[in-house]
Amino acid sequence: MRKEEIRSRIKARKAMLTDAERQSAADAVFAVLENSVAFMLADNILLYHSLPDELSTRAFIEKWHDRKNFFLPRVHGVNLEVLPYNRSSLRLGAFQIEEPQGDDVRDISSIELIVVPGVAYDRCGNRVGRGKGFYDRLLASTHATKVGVGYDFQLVDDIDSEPHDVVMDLVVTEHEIIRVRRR
Ligand SMILES: Nc1nc2c(c(=O)[nH]1)N(C=O)[C@@H](CNc1ccc(C(=O)N[C@@H](CCC(=O)O)C(=O)O)cc1)CN2
Ligand SMILES: Nc1ncnc2c1ncn2[C@@H]1O[C@H](COP(=O)(O)OP(=O)(O)OP(=O)(O)O)[C@@H](O)[C@H]1O
Repeated sequence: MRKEEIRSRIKARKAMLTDAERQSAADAVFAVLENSVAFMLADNILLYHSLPDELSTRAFIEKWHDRKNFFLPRVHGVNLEVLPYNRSSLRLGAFQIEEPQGDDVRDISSIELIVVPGVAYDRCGNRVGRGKGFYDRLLASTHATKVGVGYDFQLVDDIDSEPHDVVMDLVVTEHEIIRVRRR
């Protein structure tokens, strides 16, 4: 399926979610994540600070930030920078996302695990994002384990992938865990 068609279908489906459904899906997905070997082994983890239409990462960040080194992305031109998470120094940035402020920009090579937001995934690990290529550019330069997270309906049968798209290692929804075979 074409990316544009996927984006509009998923948007419509997300609009139907109740608060209770959002909450239980986020709880389920992040319970899987925290029990995964990849999460247990990783100290340095890049998360995302969720937008209202994404699986909420708030409770998960709150629960684990004392025991893991969490990082968040910050939009810088067409690229994403990686900075340490610090609850008291977040600021509303591009696209109304809370981002770390300051100049403590880290090298992506120090990140072991990346929890990637996405609009849709297929069972081969292909991912559709919001169409600006931010994550594709970031993920092109890392060997970190990449975990795509989303609601069950964000799993689609197939995605017309492009050469620049970076494949996930793991995709987690409230009902499925997909381990993608390394190629
Ligand atoms: N929580 C979160 N943080 C993130 C991302 C993300 O998808 N989610 N990003 C992932 O790249 C980067 C920011 N990029 C973004 C790009 C577009 C939109 C967005 O809301 N797009 C609207 C369309 C608006 C427009 O076209 O101007 C949309 O998708 O409805 C949000 C973030 C870095 N941080
Ligand atoms: N590694 C890259 N280097 C340069 N340009 C890239 C790279 N990856 C993606 N792009 C460009 O970014 C644009 C958006 O790509 P695409 O539609 O695949 O984004 P997406 O995967 O949905 O979004 P995102 O990565 O932000 O979640 C395309 O025009 C593409 O050419």
